Amino acid sequence: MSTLLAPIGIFGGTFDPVHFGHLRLAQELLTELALKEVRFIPAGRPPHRAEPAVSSSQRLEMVQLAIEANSRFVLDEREVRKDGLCYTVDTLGELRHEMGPEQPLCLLMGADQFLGLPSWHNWQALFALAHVVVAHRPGFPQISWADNMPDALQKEVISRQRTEVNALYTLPSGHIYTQPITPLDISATSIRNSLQRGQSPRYLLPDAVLDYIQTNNLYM
Ligand SMILES: Nc1ncnc2c1ncn2[C@@H]1O[C@H](COP(=O)(O)OP(=O)(O)OP(=O)(O)O)[C@@H](O)[C@H]1O
Ligand SMILES: O=C(O)c1ccc[n+]([C@@H]2O[C@H](COP(=O)([O-])O)[C@@H](O)[C@H]2O)c1
Repeated sequence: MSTLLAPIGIFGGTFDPVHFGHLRLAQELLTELALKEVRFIPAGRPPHRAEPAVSSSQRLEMVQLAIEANSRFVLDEREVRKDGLCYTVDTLGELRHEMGPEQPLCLLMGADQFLGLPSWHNWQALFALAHVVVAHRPGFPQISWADNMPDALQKEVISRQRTEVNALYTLPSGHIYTQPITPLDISATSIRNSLQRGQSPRYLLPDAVLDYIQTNNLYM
């Protein structure tokens, strides 16, 4: 009898800057899904949004500071090291190649990202490479009752959604799973705006990240 492999969480983001909304999402999915690890992949030049406010190496350093105390959080620098736009389908293709066909991979994201999935490059190919795990996010509908979901996405949800966490262990990819998490109404945008107004975002992100922002005069 073969032993089931614990899934690996893949968590991409602009992280401009990383905050407790990201860290709680990663921690709660790590625990609830019993993931082997969560791999943080800061985006170099992310598609579908304006150029980030600070450089990719600075965003990478902030993620490093935020996760270094957690041995199950791993920093993956591959997208930051690439020139040009990075598409998630390409990153997942590389990870699948490195980890082999049996290893379950879970692409982690908030509900806001999930609702925009049909605008991603080659999005339907994502399901051949990984499961998609969606965490609730304040201000965005839960996918089970998202009336405004694009038709193509609703179709994927109907055929792929599973409510048993075991489904993420029995196949290496292809399911959609939703997880409620502690609702934290924190965004990188609101942190950048506070800093620009001269207000402190303390307690919305790790002190080490705030110290880094202040030492390097970022977002001012
Ligand atoms: N407070 C939060 N709760 C749940 N998910 C979140 C939260 N903040 C970010 N995420 C998720 O983390 C991932 C990376 O998000 P991102 O780096 O764009 O952060 P953000 O706060 O949404 O940034 P911005 O305000 O600049 O758009 C996305 O999948 C997003 O849905
Ligand atoms: O591959 C795509 O087309 C694509 C389009 C939009 C977003 N993404 C990825 O989704 C992750 C979160 O994006 P963001 O903009 O919320 O930081 C990040 O890893 C992006 O590279 C990927």
